Amino acid sequence: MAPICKKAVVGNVTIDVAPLETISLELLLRGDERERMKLYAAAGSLGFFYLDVSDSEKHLTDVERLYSITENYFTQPEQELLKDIRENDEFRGYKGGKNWGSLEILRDDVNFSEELLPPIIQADSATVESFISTSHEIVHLLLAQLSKSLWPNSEKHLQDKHRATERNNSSLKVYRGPSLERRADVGDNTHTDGGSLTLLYTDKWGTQIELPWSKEWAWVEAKPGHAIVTVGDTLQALSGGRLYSCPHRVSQPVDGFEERWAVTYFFRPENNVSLVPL
Ligand SMILES: O=C(O)CCC(=O)C(=O)O
Ligand SMILES: [Fe+2]
Repeated sequence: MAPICKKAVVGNVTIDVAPLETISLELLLRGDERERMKLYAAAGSLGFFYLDVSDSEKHLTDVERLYSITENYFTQPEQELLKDIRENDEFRGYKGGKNWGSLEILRDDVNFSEELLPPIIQADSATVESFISTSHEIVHLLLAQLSKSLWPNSEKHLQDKHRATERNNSSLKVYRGPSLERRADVGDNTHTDGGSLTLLYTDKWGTQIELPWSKEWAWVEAKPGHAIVTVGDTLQALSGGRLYSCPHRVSQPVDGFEERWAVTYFFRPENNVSLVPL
């Protein structure tokens, strides 16, 4: 039976809240088999779930720090932001407009050179690197656990398409918005994530997912101490459809300007991986 959505009241509207499972990072780290099965079920049904990272204090401190780094970055004069545009580069640099924007920093670039960070972020390179490296460990743990559930008695591993020796486009991406006077002005941005797994941290409503059983939209609640994890197209393809890449979009539940910051880690496979079952 399809799960029932809880309701929440935001301003003067009542919204449906997406029924996401919560998976404990701590239990996965301890090798808990039931938690591994819960992870597999969540990744194969909604393809969106919470990861409870509340025991990872350093990581959560990095996330908090990144919210202020993000705010400082986007409240610079526009001419500074425009310097970070990387034309024709899908994965790097600043993209944006009035009251919204994103900045993407590739993990391989930061490993290579700190000077590739925008000047206002260079003093915080230790936070950036620490967030990226912990996020990378977390997603690799999820990948290994999902592989074990997908192919319990075989030599196949999702990790074989995510080798440390190969270049890939994994990145830190931070966001401003959407935060507009009129909710109706937020453009449709429905998409699935192309990569393998996304970790999202935010403290406000914004993310909406399309429930696979009803095709209705439901809002993902922001929960302190939890990452919102998304399964991307790559894992859906490599798993032969047993993992689900769920359509989602970003909006705002009500009219009215309210700043929203989000910090994400996009975990992507080795460059040139074919999107076919392993
Ligand atoms: O900001 C968000 O809530 C999600 C952003 C997102 O879905 C994406 O960039 O792929
Ligand atoms: Fe997305």
